[in-house]
Amino acid sequence: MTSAVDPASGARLAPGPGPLVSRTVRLDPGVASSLLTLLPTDGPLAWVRRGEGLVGWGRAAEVRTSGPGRFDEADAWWSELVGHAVVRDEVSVPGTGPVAFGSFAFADDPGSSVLVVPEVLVGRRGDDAWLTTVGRGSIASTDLATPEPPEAPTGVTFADGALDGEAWMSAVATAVRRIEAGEVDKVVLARDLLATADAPFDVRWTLGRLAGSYPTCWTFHVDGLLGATPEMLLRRERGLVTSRVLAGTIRRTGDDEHDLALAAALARSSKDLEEHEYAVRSVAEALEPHCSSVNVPDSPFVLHLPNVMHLATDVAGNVHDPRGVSSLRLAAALHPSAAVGGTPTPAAVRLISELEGMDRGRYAGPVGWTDADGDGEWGLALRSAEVHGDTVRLFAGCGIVAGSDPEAELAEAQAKFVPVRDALAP
Ligand SMILES: C=C(O[C@@H]1C=C(C(=O)O)C=C[C@H]1O)C(=O)O
Repeated sequence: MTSAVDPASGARLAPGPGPLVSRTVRLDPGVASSLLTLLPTDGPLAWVRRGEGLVGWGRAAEVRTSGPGRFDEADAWWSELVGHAVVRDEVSVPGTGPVAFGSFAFADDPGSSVLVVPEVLVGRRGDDAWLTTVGRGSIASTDLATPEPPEAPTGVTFADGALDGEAWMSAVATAVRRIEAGEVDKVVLARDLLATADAPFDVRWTLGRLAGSYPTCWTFHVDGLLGATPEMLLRRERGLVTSRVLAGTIRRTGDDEHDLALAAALARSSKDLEEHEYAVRSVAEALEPHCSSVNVPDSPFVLHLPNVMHLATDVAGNVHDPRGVSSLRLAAALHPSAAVGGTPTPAAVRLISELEGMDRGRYAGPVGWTDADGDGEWGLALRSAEVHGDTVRLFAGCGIVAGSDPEAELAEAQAKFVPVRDALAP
């Protein structure tokens, strides 16, 4: 669809007179039993976990924002758009009515971020399934056609990104020295890898592989950024906000008995517990001003993924003013948590830009969706990659504290590349 661009704001809207019109109808859950297989090649949007979630395509509206005001501008644009929308919704659960998928940059500079409102969205949550169509003025009826199956990539090769392994280990060693000198307590350092194929990547292939291999993660794709993240920055459902904080990692060996012993060691490791504590505290402190109560469990549990295990804590709170504090505003308040930035945040973020030698883009930024009521889910874009035609830039990072060993951190980062790396294979 061609769209009118407002040069002042960079916002795009589908052409035509009248407000945005959104219609949500109930679907037979069987139709939405395999959400990712509904996606067409062009402009697929996805947020799925264990077969539930949202997929969309087409662009009814979009806004691109940047810089330190990227969240506020996007939130204001969305409130204005849905404030004037005509909404017919026969399902009325979080994720029905008009929805925007979004992906936000990690850093303030340049901070390029995006919100996209699909023309067609299919959602599934428990026994509810729905179809939402969004347009301007009037909306055409939609048949869910079966798209062509995705194409497997061919001829994929990998190369180092900004820093090779040696150079990245030396950045980690510098970070440890700067921690010992008292500049920061914790800093998360990431690196990138570049993959190239013979032909443009069909992201639907990679999404299908990620969702199949990592069903407990949130598999996402928004405007070229894809991945399967285990970390939920926040979910807001009416007044309740929850966050799954991860920090402290150990690689799996493939031998279940040995992995259980490693999980027990992880739960006792003072280095990992310290790293984890910084991340939990940063989330709890950022939620407190917006919540009447915040609940933080006394100790973390161990989250088992096929490639790694993490220390994990589920933080929960009650938002005092759900109308005033949207999920997007909460994401702005929580980002960057110490799980992806460090402690204290401003000094850690400066050290990241000094030592990593790259722009993270939208890696480790919030990715997810919001509905018109401000409910939504924003994960951290980890185990992720940015796709441009026949090239893919993969990212992975690790929390560095005083006890960190550069070689072990490099091995941890390699393990975190595995999900996307494997999902790019034919
Ligand atoms: C930074 C990443 O992961 C983060 C860092 C972790 C750690 O250092 O233990 C664990 C989970 C994430 O919060 C990444 O996957 O790229």
